[in-house]
Amino acid sequence: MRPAVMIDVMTLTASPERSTTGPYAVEVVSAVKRFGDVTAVDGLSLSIRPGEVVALLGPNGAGKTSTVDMMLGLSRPDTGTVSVYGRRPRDAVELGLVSAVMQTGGLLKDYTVGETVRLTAALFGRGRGDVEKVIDRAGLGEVRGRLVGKCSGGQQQRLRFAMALLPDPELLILDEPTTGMDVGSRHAFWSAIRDDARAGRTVIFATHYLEEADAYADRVVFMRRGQVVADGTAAQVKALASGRTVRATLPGASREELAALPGADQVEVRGDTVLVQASDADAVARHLLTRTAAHDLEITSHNLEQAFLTLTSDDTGGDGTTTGDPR
Ligand SMILES: Nc1ncnc2c1ncn2[C@@H]1O[C@H](COP(=O)(O)OP(=O)(O)OP(=O)(O)O)[C@@H](O)[C@H]1O
Repeated sequence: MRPAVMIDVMTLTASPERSTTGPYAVEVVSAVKRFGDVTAVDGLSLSIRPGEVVALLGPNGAGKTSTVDMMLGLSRPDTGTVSVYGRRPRDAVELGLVSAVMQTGGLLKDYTVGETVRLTAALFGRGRGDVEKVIDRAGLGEVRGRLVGKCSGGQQQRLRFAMALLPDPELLILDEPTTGMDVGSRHAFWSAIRDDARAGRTVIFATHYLEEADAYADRVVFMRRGQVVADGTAAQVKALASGRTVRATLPGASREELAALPGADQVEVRGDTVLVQASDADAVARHLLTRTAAHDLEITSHNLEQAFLTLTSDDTGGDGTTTGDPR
């Protein structure tokens, strides 16, 4: 993990010049980032549209933090480009277009939650109305009088989230924001983020928690060794890594006919039951239900954890395969 980054050096007051240009919130083109002999980011290209909630997933050392750092202007690619709302990342940060919520740092334990938000707001020239709004959005109303040092890890993260909202950023970047939180705190944290994102804010978060990516991201970008190995909705990524199985009852089924269906990879007929491993399970299911007498149809998919293991293990080739990109 990176050292903590104070939110108050990451964001400045929004200015009238903070217009956005270009179709992408973030555009990374062939970015390479090296640290000595280590290539942390290896020719990564990634375009994120405004309003998307994107999870960056990958094993330790995959290059997630290095990628996020470049998006925040904390470091620059050795080759390739990274732009945020059509601007240099540093400029976008300085204009208040981007805020970050990091895992640690940036909080003074002897202030209350309310005082912390008020002080930060004053620093950025924000008024009382903004303070109330972000406290409310972060779900901190009940603990506003509590000392930060007495808050749980989850409450402290929601406080960082509230502070990050003060410039009303277009893009919120979170680097492993829920590490160490219990399940209930993680849920409360993500509910606050998700509710806020509904208003159209772009959110990019790096995480190790597969279920968080599955539950809260519109789009999941799997990284491995500094490259994107899969990119799509959680469902698409799961299907890419493991396919789905369509199971139905179909007396007299022909294995050959089913195997010839577009989207069918492997077919097994066991008595009246057919099992079709499919890269396009929807197409196979549609065919079975509309063109045959199949009934009792079920589609099962592997979970994101299995997809993750498949996509990030060393024997898969991890060759930059991409799935149906939602763009
Ligand atoms: N400042 C640095 N100096 C040297 N090597 C670095 C530096 N930052 C990152 N690396 C190396 O680059 C690679 C990618 O690291 P990075 O932190 O981006 O991965 P990550 O996916 O965020 O990992 P984690 O999930 O463990 O935080 C790793 O091998 C890491 O050791």
